[in-house]
Amino acid sequence: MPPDEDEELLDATATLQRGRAGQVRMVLRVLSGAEAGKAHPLKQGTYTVGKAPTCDIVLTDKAVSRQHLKLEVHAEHVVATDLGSHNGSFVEGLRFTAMELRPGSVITLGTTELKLVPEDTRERSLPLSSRDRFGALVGTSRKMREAFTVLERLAPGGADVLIHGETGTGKDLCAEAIHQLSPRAKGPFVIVDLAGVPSTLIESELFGHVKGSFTGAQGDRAGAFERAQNGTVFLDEIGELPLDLQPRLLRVLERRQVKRVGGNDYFTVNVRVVAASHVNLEQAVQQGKFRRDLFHRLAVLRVTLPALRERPEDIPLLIDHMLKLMGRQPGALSDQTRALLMQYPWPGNVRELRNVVEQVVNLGEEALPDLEAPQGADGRKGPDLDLPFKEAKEHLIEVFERDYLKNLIERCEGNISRASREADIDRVYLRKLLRKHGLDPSGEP
Ligand SMILES: Nc1ncnc2c1ncn2[C@@H]1O[C@H](COP(=O)(O)OP(=O)(O)OP(=O)(O)O)[C@@H](O)[C@H]1O
Repeated sequence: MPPDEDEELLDATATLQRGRAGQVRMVLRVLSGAEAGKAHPLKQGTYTVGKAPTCDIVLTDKAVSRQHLKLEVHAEHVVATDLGSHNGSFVEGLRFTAMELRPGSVITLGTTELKLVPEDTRERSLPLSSRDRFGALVGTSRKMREAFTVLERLAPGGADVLIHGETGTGKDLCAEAIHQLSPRAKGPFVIVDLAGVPSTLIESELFGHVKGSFTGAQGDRAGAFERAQNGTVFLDEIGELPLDLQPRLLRVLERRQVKRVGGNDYFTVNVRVVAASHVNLEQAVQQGKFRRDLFHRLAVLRVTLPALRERPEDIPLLIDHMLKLMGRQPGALSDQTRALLMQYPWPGNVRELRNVVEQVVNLGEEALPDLEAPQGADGRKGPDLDLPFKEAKEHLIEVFERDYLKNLIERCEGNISRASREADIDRVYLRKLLRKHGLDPSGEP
């Protein structure tokens, strides 16, 4: 398991505390070498890195000098200075004497790789967001509210973001929301779907080209990074980026400099990069399909959008949201249809749910496709088809009612009046239903 995923310990040893002011904003993670997995919190101030036990960050790596590197930690950046080391200090394969580092930079000293990351952004340690939407994404499940917490925190900043999620989980909507809720909202939002561009044209699409640089290049053209100046570039399906272009993207991420295909000059661009992938990029790295350094650089901030089968309690809210977008009332779908939609594991996620809801709303409930109800990932069974029809149907409705009410009451924090308004159910009837399922927050029998 890579150190990023590890239950890494924040190594807040006493040596790091002296003479440093303020909050920990960044962390230096050791990715490889004897100390792999350790994470050193950095406060504003100066740190030395090397083999000598007197260094603030000690690396027991034979190829590291006793006093190898100095790190000056500022509020938003870190300046790294090589202290005349024997084997040198490197970023992105280039040796440096002094260099300004951004979060995500990976420094190599001897055989040890160190990654600078913002303060702990692990989702599991974050509190749950109280919101039920983020941009155009909706959800009240614990998993979605965890994702919203991460998004609320990362959107206003400038760091690059990697979104992971199966197809149809809302990655596009998520990227757009990050842009809209950032100080770059007034700037352009440029989308490049790397799965949709022929591989021979990806380079020009991203970086632009000069006239005559290849057959068909009839004029100069700015690439996505240039077009997104002062805005955001969304690189969808980043796992499709050919290996030979990956170092070029890495350079843009590290230095914000772009050279058009066939051009000689580098342009400096001010862009935020949001990338998305439905494939597991860590696995792609292990299979040699994706560069490790690019992955680490992209994965500075990560957000995962959960599959719909992991959060069936979001289905009623999503259905209501979709009906609203289609200008329909919640009653446009019968309880029976809703119950069926709750049971299905949705391999195509929210997109597939939207398509089915659209189909049923436009063509009538007879048009409901044959949604088999295999056992869900959470172990919930579909309707028992061996029971008499009436009994099977009643059972299904019971399950739906319970799921719907549980979600409703959680969303409304136990407030019956609010729940009755939101669900458009009479208050007395709602209480009766809640009591029937043992969900009445007042606990009255
Ligand atoms: N949480 C959500 N709330 C509301 N609508 C959603 C949500 N997630 C997805 N959708 C709907 O599903 C559709 C597909 O979402 P989107 O295109 O963002 O998914 P994606 O993960 O980018 O898929 P792909 O990997 O296939 O590109 C959206 O148009 C939207 O209607």
